[in-house]
Amino acid sequence: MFVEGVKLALSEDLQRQIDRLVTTTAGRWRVSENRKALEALICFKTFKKAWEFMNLVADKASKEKHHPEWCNVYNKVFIRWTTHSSSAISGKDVQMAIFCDEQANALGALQETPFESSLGSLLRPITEA
Ligand SMILES: C[C@H](O)[C@H](O)[C@H]1CNC2=NC(N)=NC(=O)C2=N1
Repeated sequence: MFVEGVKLALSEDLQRQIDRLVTTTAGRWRVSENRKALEALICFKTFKKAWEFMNLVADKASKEKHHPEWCNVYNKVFIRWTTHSSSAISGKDVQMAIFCDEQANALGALQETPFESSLGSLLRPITEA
C-alpha cells in the first residue's frame, strides 16, 4: 500500500511537470502521439546559438546517461526525450526537457515556434526540396 501510494504521488508530480512544460512554453513542447516522448522544436536566432545549445545538452546527456533523439537544420533543433525501457515518459525525460527549456531560454531561443509549420520544412526529405 505504502509503495503504491509513493508511486501514485510520483506519477502525479510527473504529470504536473509535463503539463507545465506543455502549457507554459508557448507550443515549444508537446507529448508525442504515442504518449511515450516529450518533443520540442526550438528555434534560435542563429546556427551558432543552436550549436551552443546542442553542446550544452550533449554534456548534460553524457553526465546523466540519457541521450536525445534530435536533429538540427540551421537555427532549428528538433529534440525528443524518451526512455526505451519504459512505456511512458520518465522522470529523466522530464528532467532533461526542463533542462533544455532553461538552456534554450538562456540562449535567447525564440519563444513562440508554431510546431507543425516549422517541423515540416525541417524534416522534409531533401529530394522534395
Ligand atoms: C545503459 C544506458 O544507460 C542506457 O542504454 C541509456 C542510454 N541513454 C538513454 N537515453 C534515453 N533517452 N533513453 C534511454 O532509454 C537511454 N538508455
